[in-house]
Amino acid sequence: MQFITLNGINLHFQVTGLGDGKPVLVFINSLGTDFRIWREVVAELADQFAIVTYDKRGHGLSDLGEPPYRMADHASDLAALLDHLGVEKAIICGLSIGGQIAQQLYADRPDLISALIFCGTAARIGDSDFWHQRIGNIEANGLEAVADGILERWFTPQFRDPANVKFPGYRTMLVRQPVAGYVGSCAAIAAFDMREKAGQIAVPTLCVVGDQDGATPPEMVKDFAKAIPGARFEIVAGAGHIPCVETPEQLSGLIGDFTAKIAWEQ
Ligand SMILES: O=C(O)CC1=CCC(=O)O1
Repeated sequence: MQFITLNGINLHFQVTGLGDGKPVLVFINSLGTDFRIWREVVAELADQFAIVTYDKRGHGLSDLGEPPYRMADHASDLAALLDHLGVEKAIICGLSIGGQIAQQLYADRPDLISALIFCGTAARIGDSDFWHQRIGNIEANGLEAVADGILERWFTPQFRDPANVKFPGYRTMLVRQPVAGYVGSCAAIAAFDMREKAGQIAVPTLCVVGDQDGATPPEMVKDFAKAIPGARFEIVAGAGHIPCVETPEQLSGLIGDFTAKIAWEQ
């Protein structure tokens, strides 16, 4: 477990295998989660990659900074972390808002990126009204009030079975995020629209989505993939919005297969 202050924010991060000469893979977490969502994927891929995970500002053990955030704030934190670690190029994998942070990083610091993996994300998710309603509701009533609806989009009914001990654990992860950090990131999503720029992505790209994703449904992610030249599109069976938790072996397999073709370029 490591911490570093960058951009005036104390960031919580973890690295494995850096300096071993392996290609670097970076994971960016989604709204209302911290980097532990990648734990099983990291375990699957640690032999092949040096891996960086971190808690974006306002989430997990990273500082709040000054919400509301812009997507550029999130991307700047990641760029500063990679610069600090001496990572010159990496495969960037982002889930949901994490995928939007990856898009912003590609716009701002393309030198850092050799390939992109977009998981349950798009150039635009919802509209401004949708996000500002969510912000108002959470500011008034807290994350507890919206948690069950969010979890229905995150996970399949099978995962939400009361007998599955992981489910209440991830519910706890969601409701313990700081409200100001959560809604600060909602504001970044509300303002984010890269639809005009998706066609300019010029690195190998994989778009992947759970077949039961209730937040960014397969059709939305497929349309995003179509807008990116040469992007590969894959659907993971048996997963909602967070395949890294629900189907880590499948997701890791897709990442391994995709990166096998491009890792040598780094
Ligand atoms: O929380 C949700 O509803 C799903 C989601 C949208 C953006 C993100 O990062 O997660």
